[in-house]
Amino acid sequence: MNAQQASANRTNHADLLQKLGQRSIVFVGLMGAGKTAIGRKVASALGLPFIDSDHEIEGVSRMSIPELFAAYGEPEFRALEQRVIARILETGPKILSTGGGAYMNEETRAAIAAHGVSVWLKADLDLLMERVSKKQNRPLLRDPDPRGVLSRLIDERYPVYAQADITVATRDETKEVISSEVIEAITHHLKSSGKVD
Ligand SMILES: Nc1ncnc2c1ncn2[C@@H]1O[C@H](COP(=O)(O)OP(=O)(O)OP(=O)(O)O)[C@@H](O)[C@H]1O
Ligand SMILES: O=C(O)C1=C[C@@H](O)[C@@H](O)[C@H](O)C1
Ligand SMILES: [Mg+2]
Repeated sequence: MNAQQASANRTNHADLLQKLGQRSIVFVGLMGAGKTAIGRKVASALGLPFIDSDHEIEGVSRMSIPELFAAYGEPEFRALEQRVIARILETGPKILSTGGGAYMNEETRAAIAAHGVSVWLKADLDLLMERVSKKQNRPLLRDPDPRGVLSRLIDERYPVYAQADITVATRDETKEVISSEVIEAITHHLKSSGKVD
């Protein structure tokens, strides 16, 4: 997206952006739900900067997520994730796609509630399995039974993701369709909540 396109997109969504104020739009949900893919598209459509917390963590640590898990373990990764997300949220508005486990952290949830509008991309097990099978970069799924792991994560995490401001049920639809639904849902949420930063 060049600067001219970004400016045109901002004009098209002026009302949403005015109501959003300095808050960011934050995507949460399980691995494979489409947080990165849809977040990037929504950022482009709204003319806002896009940040993915997993990519940011890899940038600051100069290690891949699997390397970080292997070298320091999951608790260290989670601590770094919390710090990185808090820093990203200090300034807005932007689009932030979080890693699948980020929203499970209570302090991260509080930071997101204070500085953002959260969007849970909810997907069923079959769709998640199909999406995560394409890439082997998720340490939690390096397991003989990745479907079982995802199923357990659904039970554990869905009640927490449900605390997000907005839920969008993703299904086997194109990224463009899901992105439009997300923008519509955010517009509706901002109109009815009326809160401006
Ligand atoms: N609506 C869609 N239609 C087709 N493919 C999609 C759609 N949404 C996501 N994908 C694809 O599914 C895969 C997983 O999506 P993505 O990486 O965005 O998930 P994620 O929620 O960011 O996962 P993680 O928590 O592991 O980062 C990617 O290959 C992405 O291009
Ligand atoms: O769901 C999770 O806990 C994770 C999801 C990915 O985005 C990465 O943040 C990492 O692989 C952990
Ligand atoms: Mg992602």
